[in-house]
Amino acid sequence: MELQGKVALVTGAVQGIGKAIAEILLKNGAKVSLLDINVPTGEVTKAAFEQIYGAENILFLPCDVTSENQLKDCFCKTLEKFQRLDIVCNNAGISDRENWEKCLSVNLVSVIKGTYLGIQHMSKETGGKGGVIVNIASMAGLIPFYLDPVYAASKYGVVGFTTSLSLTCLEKHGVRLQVLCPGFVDTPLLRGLKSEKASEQKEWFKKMVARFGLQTTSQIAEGFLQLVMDHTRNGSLLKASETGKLEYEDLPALVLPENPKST
Ligand SMILES: NC(=O)C1=CN([C@@H]2O[C@H](COP(=O)(O)OP(=O)(O)OC[C@H]3O[C@@H](n4cnc5c(N)ncnc54)[C@H](O)[C@@H]3O)[C@@H](O)[C@H]2O)C=CC1
Ligand SMILES: CCCCCC(=O)/C=C/[C@H]1[C@H](O)CC(=O)[C@@H]1CCCCCCC(=O)O
Repeated sequence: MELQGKVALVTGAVQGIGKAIAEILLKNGAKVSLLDINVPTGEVTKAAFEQIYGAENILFLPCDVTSENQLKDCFCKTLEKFQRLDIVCNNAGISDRENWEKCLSVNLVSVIKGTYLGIQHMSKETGGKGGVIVNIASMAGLIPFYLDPVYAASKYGVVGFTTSLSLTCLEKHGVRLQVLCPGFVDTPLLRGLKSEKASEQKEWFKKMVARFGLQTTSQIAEGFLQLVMDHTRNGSLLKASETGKLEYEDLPALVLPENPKST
């Protein structure tokens, strides 16, 4: 997919992985809607991006992705400003062990809603041009993660939902669905985890990082770009590998009944 002139919507876009994804899209000529609940940081990121990439290419929309109305409204505002939509990245995510239902709501339910909204607005069946949706899961969606089992459940959910829906979505709507599973990524939140946690957790963390490496947000953004650009790929899962780099995971053979029902 050539990115020049394309329009993307990214959730959780004002810091960390989402910000790096938004920036790689802008660098490659796309226009980007940045959705985030953090308004002060959003204003700072928006201003910094505008200086480099031009105000006409950027929209910052304050949004709590757990509010269906706010999320719907952001898709509409993106289309109003840019007149098209080609790429959606459902990236916003949290870990909240005390309020675990919120973790499921942000990390899984909102990703599902963002995916359905993306399909609705890009579907060739309803006059759209098709497009691509990349959902950000985690290695915690592929292997057990003892620090936060509900976080892991939410990410297993994202992997299962995205890969399952990808089996029918491209043919019916012209929309490719992809999933990206970073390992540990050097973001401010993760630095907090490294410095504040008990030594037992630090030891575990060190072992995991030794095994899966510590990725940078730019590496994750490069992986995201591959998933967007490569037309031949649909339902792909790109994950952190033991080399610290990203690699594709081959899923078991995907078998459909003769007339699969879709979304
Ligand atoms: N940092 C890491 O090591 C890894 C992160 N991930 C996933 O990558 C994604 C991004 O994570 P990071 O960049 O590390 O986190 P981060 O905390 O730096 O960024 C997340 C962004 O999402 C926003 N956000 C949170 N709740 C929201 C809500 N209800 N509505 C709208 N925006 C909301 C935050 O304000 C923030 O800007 C998450 O889905 C996370 O689970 C996956 C694997 C590893
Ligand atoms: C092998 C599993 C790799 C998991 C990597 C991952 O998804 C990390 C995500 C962090 C992200 O930066 C934001 C977070 O909050 C995630 C870390 C969650 C750690 C749980 C800490 C629980 C606690 O002690 O409070």
